[in-house]
Amino acid sequence: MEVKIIAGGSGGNVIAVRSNDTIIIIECGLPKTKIENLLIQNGFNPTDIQAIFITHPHQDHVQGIGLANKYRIPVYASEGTWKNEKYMQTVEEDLRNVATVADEINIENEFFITPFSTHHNDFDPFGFVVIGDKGNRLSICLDSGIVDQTMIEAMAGSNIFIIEANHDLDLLINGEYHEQLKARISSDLGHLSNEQTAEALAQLIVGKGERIILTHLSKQNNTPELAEKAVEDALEAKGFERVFDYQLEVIR
Ligand SMILES: O=c1ccn([C@@H]2O[C@H](COP(=O)(O)O)[C@@H](O)[C@H]2O)c(=O)[nH]1
Repeated sequence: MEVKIIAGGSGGNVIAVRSNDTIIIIECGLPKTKIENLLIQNGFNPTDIQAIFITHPHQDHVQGIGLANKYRIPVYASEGTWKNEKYMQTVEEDLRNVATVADEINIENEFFITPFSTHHNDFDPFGFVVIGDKGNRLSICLDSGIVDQTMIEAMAGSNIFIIEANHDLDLLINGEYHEQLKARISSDLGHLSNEQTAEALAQLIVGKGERIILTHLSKQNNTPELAEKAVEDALEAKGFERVFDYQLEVIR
């Protein structure tokens, strides 16, 4: 299973996953033409995309959803996400699929995708567990104010994790965002801090060489070094050493 973060962060999120000739996309958070160009540059032919999954309907996750109509790609999202008029309701009706946390969505017998509930400031946001070829299990957790035990249980056993590490709490608190925005970001319906992400990973990693990709880092309130250090420290406390026990990448 090939996993590629095409774009990450509050400027726009797009993740491409390939198993044999089947491609799925998680998020369409850039303008449509930009997504097409970046996919092609990264070796993903848009005509091979068999499904699009959307976590929640904020602009940086969905603004390029027009890709679905252009290539006739089915889109999967929660009932709450489909209520979004600006983006989601532009998807042609026959391409719309309402997903629930009980589902195991079969895409061409190559991918089996199960949504799980996250905590963000919109209706019914999702994360996804993607089971692909060769026993690969990918967990995707973006934009969530907390990681609760149900989320941990959903993601447990994965060998690849794409998880947001949005901010360093000190940088956020002492930074230049206005107080209301700081409160929203650090709330239970906001974004994950480095420490929250590290704590979650400390519960999830078992030292079998898992691949961790930290993403959705704030340009204002985080650095790759701070995010990596928080995760390394938490995993070291569990007795795990980077490279030997797990791999760690940061893609803003
Ligand atoms: O001026 C702004 C900047 C950011 N936001 C929202 O805050 C969070 C975190 O953003 P980062 O860029 O990762 O710091 C995200 O939801 C942004 O949309 C904002 O509302 N106004």
